[in-house]
Amino acid sequence: MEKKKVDYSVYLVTDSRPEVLGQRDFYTVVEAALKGGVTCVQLREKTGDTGALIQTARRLHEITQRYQVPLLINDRVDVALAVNCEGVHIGQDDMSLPEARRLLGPDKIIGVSASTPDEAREAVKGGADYLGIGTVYSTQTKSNTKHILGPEGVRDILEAISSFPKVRTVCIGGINEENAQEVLSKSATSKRKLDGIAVVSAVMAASNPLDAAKRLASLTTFQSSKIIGTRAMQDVVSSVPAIVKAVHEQTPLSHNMTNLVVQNFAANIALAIGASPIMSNHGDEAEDLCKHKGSLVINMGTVDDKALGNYVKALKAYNRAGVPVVFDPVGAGATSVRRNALKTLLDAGYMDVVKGNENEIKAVVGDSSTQQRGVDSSSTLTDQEKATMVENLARTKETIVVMTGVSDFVSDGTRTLQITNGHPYLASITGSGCTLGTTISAAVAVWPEDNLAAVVGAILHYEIAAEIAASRNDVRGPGTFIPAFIDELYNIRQNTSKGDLRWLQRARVMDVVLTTTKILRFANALKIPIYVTTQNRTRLGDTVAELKPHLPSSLVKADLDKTRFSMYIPPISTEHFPFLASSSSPGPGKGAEVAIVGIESHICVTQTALDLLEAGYKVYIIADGVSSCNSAEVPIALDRLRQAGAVVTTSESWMYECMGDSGIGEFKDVVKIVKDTMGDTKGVMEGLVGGYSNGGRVSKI
Ligand SMILES: Nc1ncnc2c1ncn2[C@@H]1O[C@H](COP(=O)(O)OP(=O)(O)O)[C@@H](O)[C@H]1O
Ligand SMILES: Cc1ncsc1CCOP(=O)(O)O
Repeated sequence: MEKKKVDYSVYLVTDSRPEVLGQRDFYTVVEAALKGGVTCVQLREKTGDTGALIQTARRLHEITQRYQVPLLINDRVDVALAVNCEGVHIGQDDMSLPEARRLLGPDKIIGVSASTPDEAREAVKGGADYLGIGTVYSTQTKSNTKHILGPEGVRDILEAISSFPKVRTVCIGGINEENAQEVLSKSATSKRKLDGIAVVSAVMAASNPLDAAKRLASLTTFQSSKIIGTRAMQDVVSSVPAIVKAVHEQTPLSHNMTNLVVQNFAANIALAIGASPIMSNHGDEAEDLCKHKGSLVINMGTVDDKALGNYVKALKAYNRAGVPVVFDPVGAGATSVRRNALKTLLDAGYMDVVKGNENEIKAVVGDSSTQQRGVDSSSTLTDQEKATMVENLARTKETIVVMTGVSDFVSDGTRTLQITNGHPYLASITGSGCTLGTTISAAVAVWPEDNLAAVVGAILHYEIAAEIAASRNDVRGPGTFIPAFIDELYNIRQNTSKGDLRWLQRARVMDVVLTTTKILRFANALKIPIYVTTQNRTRLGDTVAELKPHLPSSLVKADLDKTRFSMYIPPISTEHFPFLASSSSPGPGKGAEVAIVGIESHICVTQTALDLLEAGYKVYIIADGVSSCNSAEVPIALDRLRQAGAVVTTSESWMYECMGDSGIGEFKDVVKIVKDTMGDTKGVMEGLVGGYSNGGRVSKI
């Protein structure tokens, strides 16, 4: 194991004390953590005799070697030498660094604890390979902590060693899922950032160490990737490594009934991602093939009458067996033959995923406004229109819909995502859409718990492989791109199976926001002041990017980060919305009326509304513009707010009430906004049947 290449991103420090481990077996817990994605292990045993420690280290080393993860021994150079593991970690009070280096030689890893800039400088000058910087937060695991650094203290240390770019760094002390991203982002300087987080109890004491490690791995991986959206959306993306790995491990059967053009290419793509392809066009074979619990791709790229009959037979067989079907209506908008085939197939059974380019999805929706020329992708819709179209189609068909193009839009009817990965070469080769369908089929086969996450995993695997391939020196155009693309699909799968998730740092995924966009467009038209807050921005993320164009500085009167759940905090409560209740004045006209959109309905929205009501404001809650990750919370929160005196209404109703009269100058603009977003409104309102909002369609407040 070359020490320069060690991945420190999720560094596990062991603790076998019963108060941490309970009754569980030490090795089983560490192995579960390795399965979950731990990238480096330090054996830390403060008690016990040398013989026993060597035995433990030897057994642990056997395990870590299977995962190609380095094992370091805390404090005990002799033990590291005895088991010939990858190195040691020494504290400030342990053996000196020069002595350790002399005993271990240049190739072993030596890490040193540092809690001040001076200690850090001395260690890096002395040749430490990495620093364990801490203690970041107070922790039960180590009582004799010298300094509680906080992320800022870690940052000072990173700054102190900025002229030593080769030395690697992890932080330690009280790190867990809640604070990992905070410390990683807040400690980063323009010159360097931490290479990883070191944890003890967050994994060793976790009830499910595998899942705990997996979640930590995803938090560190997505540090530099562009995932914008709600926590629920980030959860979708954080399952991607496990999905790619599950395809690799389970080798699902991908039964392709595909067109004559891409049969060979699709089979090669399936093999590259780890699936087992079978290209079978005989409908009667489906009855046997569906028993393997893989998935079926129906791609009508070169449909004819006989093929159509076979597709219908296979679709019915897979539906009966409850095994997933991915449908690719290739060229569906091009000819009447294809439109009829599309109708026959949609009527014949259920498709778990419908994937197509813009024209194809339009054909599925029944929109014949654009005549597709051939099978190629072209676009006339805005991003917002695409998002609305896939979301509505997904909702009505109760399926996952994917619309591909320069950006891809994916929806399950409630959650809608935009993915901007990929490369223009994909549009210059034949079969890129078709083979994305094959890739999706493998993912949905292994990930029945969340088809949306499976589809996102497949798209990211596919499109990031394309980006990496296109950037290679040996790729000079679409021709040389194809073999490189297959190689990179394969490499991503292999790397992911070994826990190397660096490829995912390229992920660019955004949560699509509908009602809040409409409300903000309306506010812009009527020049209504806007107040924006985020809850703990560094940890939970900034206001989603799609809203930024609708937040002009002329209207945004406050944009605050907060830790209190209510938005009614200074200066909003003191300068902008002073206390009105005791005043005899009804308030400054419309300024006394406040409409709220955002998340979470039962937390920030509720507390803001209650504070504003108490302060004497008239509060409108836009029911189709608030949500909670747990959608069951929403109706309860809305009922409570209604009883407390808030007006719970819809975005459209509120907008018309604000205008009051169609004679106002802005009426035409508003009608345009209402028309543009009619599909969104209809779709979101359908989710409100029963009086509550569907989840995820709103911004952070
Ligand atoms: N200009 C582009 N930039 C990045 N990715 C692209 C581009 N054009 C197409 N893709 C990607 O290529 C794949 C196929 O999409 P598309 O060309 O729309 O499908 P089809 O081949 O079915 O017409 C998708 O993964 C899509 O994101
Ligand atoms: C060229 C062609 N003709 C019929 S199917 C087909 C392949 C279409 O591939 P994709 O839609 O994936 O680009």
